[in-house]
Amino acid sequence: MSEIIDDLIKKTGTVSKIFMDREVLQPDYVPDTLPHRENEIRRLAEHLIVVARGVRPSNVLIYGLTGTGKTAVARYVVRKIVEKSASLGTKLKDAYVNTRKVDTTYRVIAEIARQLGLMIPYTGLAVSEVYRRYVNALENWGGLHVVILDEIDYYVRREGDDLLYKLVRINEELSSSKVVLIGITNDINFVENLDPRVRSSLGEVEMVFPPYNAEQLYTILKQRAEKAFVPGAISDGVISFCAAIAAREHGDARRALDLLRVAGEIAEREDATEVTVEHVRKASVEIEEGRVYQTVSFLPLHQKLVLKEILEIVKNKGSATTGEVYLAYVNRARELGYEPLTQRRVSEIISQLDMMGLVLAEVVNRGRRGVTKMIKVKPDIMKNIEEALKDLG
Ligand SMILES: Nc1ncnc2c1ncn2[C@@H]1O[C@H](COP(=O)(O)OP(=O)(O)OP(=O)(O)O)[C@@H](O)[C@H]1O
Repeated sequence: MSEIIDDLIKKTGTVSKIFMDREVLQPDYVPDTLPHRENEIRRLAEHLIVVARGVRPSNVLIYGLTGTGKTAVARYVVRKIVEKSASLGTKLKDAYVNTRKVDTTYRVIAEIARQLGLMIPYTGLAVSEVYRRYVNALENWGGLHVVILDEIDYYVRREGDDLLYKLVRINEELSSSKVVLIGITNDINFVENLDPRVRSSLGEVEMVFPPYNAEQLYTILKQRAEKAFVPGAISDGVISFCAAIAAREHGDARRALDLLRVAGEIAEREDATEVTVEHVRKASVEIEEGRVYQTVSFLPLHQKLVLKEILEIVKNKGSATTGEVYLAYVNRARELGYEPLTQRRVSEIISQLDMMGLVLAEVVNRGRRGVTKMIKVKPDIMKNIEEALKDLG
């Protein structure tokens, strides 16, 4: 093992030929400036600035597609205002919770309370008790708590909107302190489905973030690349190639940054001194493979079973119909000792797998025999799907 490491160090050196500071390309890095979000920053700041004087503004709901800078802008503006309020002597604190990662109601409310300074055990209390302690602590403190709840659509789908309902009404229980909520979501439909009272209170102010175009992504990448790469290790042409690929796939800055980072890592692995367009192409394939693997690994059991049967049939005869998939799925589920889902549910699962880009389901009319779906799997992702389904046997 140590020879392998020695050999690698000898080959690549301890100083990277490609990266000067790779942290700058990590997803949680927050840059000092956020180009092309000046309007959104100004609007949010203008709305929130009253908190620096201790006045509670209305709650805000931010939505827009993934990687459009929602989290970065919200955290940036709140951080700046908290810094400002310290010099003005206003009592202001903030909390940030990604409710996709911090997943249960207990953990979300405990995390908010902890960021106010409370000690909350990781388990063992009732949710209502944690909530009560949070309210008491707020009351004793007498300030403004700005709470950013990120990816709330994931949370609400899993846990319902009880906690949001409580939080949007929390100010009715408080006299000396106030809470301001900033909710963030990728899913516009989710907003439509919220309890109307939660929606009207959380979305007192709504902001929509548009996707970036190729030119905007270029500026964002260029700004990061200047800090991240050794001078001369990446050209403007390669950066604009990354921007063009990411813009084609709905203008997601996270995806564009990932592409740049992974391209740099591939160049480094190949012991190159410069990142090329070819490295970006390879990075794009590597990221897609990783995405497929991750998506499949996290599917619930029955979705995995359905996907497995689709794969088997497609491998044998090129495509599968809904009926064939259902029969094969029922047999497999019974064989493994599970109660099979209904045909309707399996059809829904097939549509979901299609939406996730794991299968291609095309409706075909078979004349008197009615319509069915012709399901295929893109050959370049088959191997990854199979790999991720290995635990099914
Ligand atoms: N205008 C910008 N300038 C510089 N970096 C940006 C900009 N917009 C986004 N980014 C970067 O892109 C990445 C994704 O941004 P962010 O997390 O804010 O997106 P998001 O809209 O919240 O996405 P999601 O909904 O998937 O969380 C982050 O690394 C962020 O720093």
